Amino acid sequence: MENKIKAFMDEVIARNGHEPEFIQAVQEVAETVIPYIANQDIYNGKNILLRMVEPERLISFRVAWVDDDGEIHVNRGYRIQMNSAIGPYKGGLRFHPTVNASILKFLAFEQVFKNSLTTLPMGGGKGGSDFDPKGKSDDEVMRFCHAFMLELNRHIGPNTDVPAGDIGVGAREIGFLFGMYKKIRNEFTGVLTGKGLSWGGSKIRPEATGYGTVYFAQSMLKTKNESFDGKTVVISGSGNVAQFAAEKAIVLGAKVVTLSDSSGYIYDKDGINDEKLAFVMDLKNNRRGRISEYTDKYTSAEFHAGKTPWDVKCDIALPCATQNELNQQDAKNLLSNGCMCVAEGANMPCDTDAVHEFNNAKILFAPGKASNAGGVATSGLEMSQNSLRISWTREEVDERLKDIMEDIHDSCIEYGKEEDGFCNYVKGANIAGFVKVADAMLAQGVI
Ligand SMILES: NC(=O)C1=CN([C@@H]2O[C@H](COP(=O)(O)OP(=O)(O)OC[C@H]3O[C@@H](n4cnc5c(N)ncnc54)[C@H](OP(=O)(O)O)[C@@H]3O)[C@@H](O)[C@H]2O)C=CC1
Ligand SMILES: O=C(O)CCC(=O)C(=O)O
Repeated sequence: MENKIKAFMDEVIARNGHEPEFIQAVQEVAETVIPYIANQDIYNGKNILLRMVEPERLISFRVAWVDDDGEIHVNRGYRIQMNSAIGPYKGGLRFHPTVNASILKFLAFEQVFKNSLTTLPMGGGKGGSDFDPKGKSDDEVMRFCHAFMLELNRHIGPNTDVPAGDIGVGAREIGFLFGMYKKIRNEFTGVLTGKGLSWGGSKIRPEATGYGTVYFAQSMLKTKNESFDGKTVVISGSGNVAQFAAEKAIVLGAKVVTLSDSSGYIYDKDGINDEKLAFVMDLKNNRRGRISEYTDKYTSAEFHAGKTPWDVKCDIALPCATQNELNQQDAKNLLSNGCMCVAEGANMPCDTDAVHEFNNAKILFAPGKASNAGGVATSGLEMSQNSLRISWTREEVDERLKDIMEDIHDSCIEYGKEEDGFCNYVKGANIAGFVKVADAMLAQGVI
């Protein structure tokens, strides 16, 4: 089996050797899916996984825009249309200076499995740009988004490819992107998700990734007769996913003691309550400030510059910032401090060695493609509401989100439970996500 996995990875590396994040994501899937395929006659000789690692289409384009001083800038835009076997391409757009083809291909690849797990008919895609919205005026962000959509509009559509937000793309950016799409195409359709509530957005979509991550962790904890109540929770990030993971964890009775951004983390030993979280939401979503400002307002909290929060003692860890933000040493620190549950809110925040540490220690570990799938699932619900031209209540959407997260948990158990009763959620999520897409690809022939 080792040889089969190595031969497969050699071929992937030969083609994509300069793309470390993509190779990392493929390796994790190959380690669990190749042994599964080997025992399933229907996949024999079909080279399904090799077909799945090659994007159906990779679009790269120039985005030229003018800043407030009249200076012209050029960024690179992308859309990776990874797999459309089970539905239109679906996945977010990321605006961050680190964006490149490797990062977007890893995200698009993960998205294929994640979207399959949601039980909804969505293929996988991802896109974005190396544009940095930080420090830009609202007008500059608007001009960039309009320039970006000037090209992207030819490649997307409600039945073709439906982008959404990700790092650096929130409600403001989705508004500017939607406005330009509507103007160019002269149609009001569900071409993007994460829209404002008065123009086609779904209730709970902003909350869904964070809430879903906590719902998934709750299902894992239930298998051990545990819950969030009274637990200490460490969260990284302070953006969309982190904010709503914190909100739900607090509602469930947990004490959330950290949040972070790319400059460091804050530790509040008294716990972040509703009022403090409202301060963070205003700081990050409206004033676009730094997390260190939390300690100016709440002086008993500490700011640790340039550090991640993984040496803080906790029961539950929710990495909600970015890829590879938690390494093997961080995993060892969490384990030696008694952490019992890690659920990824971000995409691939734990590096390969950290994941192996958690699984070897047999704690509850959820990979992002399972635990953070609530965001895209609720985007799928937004698409349904747009098609039906109706709007569900907050309670209805939240119920559906809970049911979907429960279904994903059940699928992970089905494919990931080992003989000793331990559930390897990485294996479970990879195989369950693979089967649905692979079966659709088999049915559709070699295309
Ligand atoms: N939004 C969604 O619905 C979904 C998001 N995700 C994933 O969740 C993660 C967070 O996304 P989201 O909350 O939407 O994004 P936001 O842009 O709202 O927030 C990102 C947060 O992560 C921090 N961050 C970004 N890069 C780094 C870095 N290199 N080191 C440390 N901190 C960093 C940011 O800090 P700073 O402001 O300093 O950059 C910020 O606090 C991503 O991995 C994304 O792919 C997954 C599923 C759905
Ligand atoms: O809601 C969506 O379509 C995208 C969500 C996303 O980008 C993700 O799940 O990583």
